[in-house]
Amino acid sequence: MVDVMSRPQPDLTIAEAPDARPSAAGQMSLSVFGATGSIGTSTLDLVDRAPDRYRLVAVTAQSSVDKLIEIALKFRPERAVIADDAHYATLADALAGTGIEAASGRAALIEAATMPADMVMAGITGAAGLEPALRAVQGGGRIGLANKECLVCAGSLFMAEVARAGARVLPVDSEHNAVFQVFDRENVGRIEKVILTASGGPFRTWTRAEMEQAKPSQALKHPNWSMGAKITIDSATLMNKGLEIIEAFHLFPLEAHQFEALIHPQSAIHGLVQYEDGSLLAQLGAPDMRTPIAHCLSWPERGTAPSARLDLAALATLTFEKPDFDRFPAFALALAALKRGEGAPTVLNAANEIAVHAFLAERIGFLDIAGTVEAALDAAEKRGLLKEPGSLEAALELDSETRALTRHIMAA
Ligand SMILES: NC(=O)C1=CN([C@@H]2O[C@H](COP(=O)(O)OP(=O)(O)OC[C@H]3O[C@@H](n4cnc5c(N)ncnc54)[C@H](OP(=O)(O)O)[C@@H]3O)[C@@H](O)[C@H]2O)C=CC1
Ligand SMILES: CC(=O)[C@@H](O)[C@H](O)COP(=O)(O)O
Ligand SMILES: [Mn+2]
Repeated sequence: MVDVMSRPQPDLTIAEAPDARPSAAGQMSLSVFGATGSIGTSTLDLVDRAPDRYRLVAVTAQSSVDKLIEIALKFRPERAVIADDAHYATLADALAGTGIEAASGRAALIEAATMPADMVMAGITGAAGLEPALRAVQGGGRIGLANKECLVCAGSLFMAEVARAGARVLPVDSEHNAVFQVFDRENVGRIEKVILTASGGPFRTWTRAEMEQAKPSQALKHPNWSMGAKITIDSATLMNKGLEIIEAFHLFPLEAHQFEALIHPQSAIHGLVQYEDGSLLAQLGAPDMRTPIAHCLSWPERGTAPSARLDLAALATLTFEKPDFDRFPAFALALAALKRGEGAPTVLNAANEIAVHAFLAERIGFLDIAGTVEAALDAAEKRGLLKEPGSLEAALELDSETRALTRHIMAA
């Protein structure tokens, strides 16, 4: 069972740790991990609109070398890192004579997270982002956390490190950023619950029989948000909302049962906090990640973002539904993993990453994603693998063992 008292109180680390403010010159030094992705692109769009405000330290990518070169030449960071070594020569040739360092490989990616920066945007997808994000945390500055899998894979130890290093985690994920904006830290004891909204994804109204036939191209059509492939599939299975409940549990000092999800197809309201006096505070905005990212980049002040303004009269109707656990079993699996605690969320996350990848490659069907994750959790439990990973090494080992186990399950 999850014991709220046995984990670090992240609220204190957000509210009371020493402030890591932008440098005195008024310029904020910023590293963008996952610079070529959806979060990276939105972040750099904001930088582009206020170039005097930012100084880029490191930008990173996995293998999109041409895009990384374009970013490096435009934003002139100190260093550009491509995780896949095969692209090093291309990167180094393009940056030769520019004064921008080129680096490659996993070790270089992690090392770049130790470069001093006022803020590090953690925009890598999946558990691959855990180690760089953790290294950034250890620097004691601000972390804009988009990479929710970090917290699902190793939330307790991640937040313990945040507290130890005096770092600040600013939640970028739209729902968590919304909750962060309306979460009254002075009155945590008066909070009844936190509600994360979910669009319901492209299959919100589909039957299970229809979902069984769903193709990646259909699952990749998110009704409201434009995002990377992995999170878009997670939205379609509702695993995204399950991962987000686990993420919220680590970010906000409430008990597991105080986090709920509500289907809200318009994605206008992103998160709500309900108080004991009956007040329900919400944050609304158009579905554009530049709003939560701008909030994090400027916090505790207010920045600007070019996101469309919500026209409530044009929207006219906001609707809500309860999540359907039968049609979206991935959501139930994530809640069960949070309740089970210890290594279960780590296993859930790793198995899901492998299953989503297999679905995108058309090796398994849409409903097999949740089926595979469930089988991996069962197998891990039987093998006694669900122990709390007490260190980064233990979390990475459990992540890796689960990936092997999941591949084995899918091959059987
Ligand atoms: N997109 C969104 O609107 C939102 C995203 N998030 C979260 O933010 C994170 C990023 O999502 P998103 O931007 O959509 O993802 P994308 O797939 O668009 O981008 C992922 C980025 O991470 C890099 N990357 C991928 N794998 C690795 C790896 N193994 N090592 C190093 N770098 C890697 C990619 O490089 P390359 O281009 O070379 O592959 C790319 O720069 C996810 O955790 C997601 O859940 C949360 C809320 C909203
Ligand atoms: C933009 C963002 O934060 C995503 O996590 C988004 O919420 C996904 O959409 P769903 O609500 O469909 O999961
Ligand atoms: Mn989200």
